[in-house]
Amino acid sequence: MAQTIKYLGQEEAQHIDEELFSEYGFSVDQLMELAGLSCATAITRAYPITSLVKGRPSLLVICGPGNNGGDGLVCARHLKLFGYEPTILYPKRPNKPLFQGLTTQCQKMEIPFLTEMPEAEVIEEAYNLVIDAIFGFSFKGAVREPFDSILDVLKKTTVPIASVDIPSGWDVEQGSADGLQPDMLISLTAPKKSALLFRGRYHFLGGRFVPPGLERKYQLNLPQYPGTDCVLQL
Ligand SMILES: NC(=O)C1=CN([C@@H]2O[C@H](COP(=O)(O)OP(=O)(O)OC[C@H]3O[C@@H](n4cnc5c(N)ncnc54)[C@H](O)[C@@H]3O)[C@@H](O)[C@H]2O)[C@@H](O)CC1
Ligand SMILES: [K+]
Repeated sequence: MAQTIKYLGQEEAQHIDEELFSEYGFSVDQLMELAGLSCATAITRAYPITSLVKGRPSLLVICGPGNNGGDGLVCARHLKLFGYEPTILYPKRPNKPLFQGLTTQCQKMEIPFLTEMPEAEVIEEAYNLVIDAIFGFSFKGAVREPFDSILDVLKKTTVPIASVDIPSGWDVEQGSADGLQPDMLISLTAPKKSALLFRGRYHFLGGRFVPPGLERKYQLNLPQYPGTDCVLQL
């Protein structure tokens, strides 16, 4: 009998992350590229260009200050290559070569960057989908500015939201009753406990890079990805 997939606690997700780098020899950029590609691919499955209601295949990608934001930058770059028209909001940029490089790559891909968060009505008029790459599994405590105001605007919009790894602002394990209610969640490596409270239409798993020893150690019970696919709908 196939066992059910494991939903990870916050510390467990962080331990797996550390082990991928320390024991298994991966680099952050490598896994971020695969994570971001998974997100872009999952988005093409849930929201094919032909299904979008606006005249242009416009998307707003909001990137946070950590690696979840890095996944967002990679995702935006691939979505542009897939024919979408992403625009990025990246208000807190870490002073590290990895993020500077990802930002340059997006600029060279001719993806526009906004200087401030648009009003809810502007988002509704201009974009088909918002990609939430603000916070991932290291989020803790009350949301600090400028992300507090950004999340308030997102809660007001009716444009569908696709969240990368965790709906931003949700407690990684407990979720958030009055938080964002995304239409899509792309869980990376394995879902986190809060994903049990996800009520949107599309839940995908991405990040097809887990070595068998790590999967066994944490008893992840990951489902089989079909063929060569980098995503799987849960
Ligand atoms: N091991 C994995 O599975 C992989 C994880 N990746 C991504 O990395 C993410 C985790 O990245 P990080 O550990 O960098 O952390 P996050 O991106 O989750 O967030 C950390 C950042 O948010 C800030 N922050 C935390 N709580 C806050 C609050 N209450 N208010 C305002 N700011 C707050 C921190 O200061 C830090 O800058 C995952 O969720 C996933 O998206 C991928 O890039 C690669 C593979
Ligand atoms: K997120």
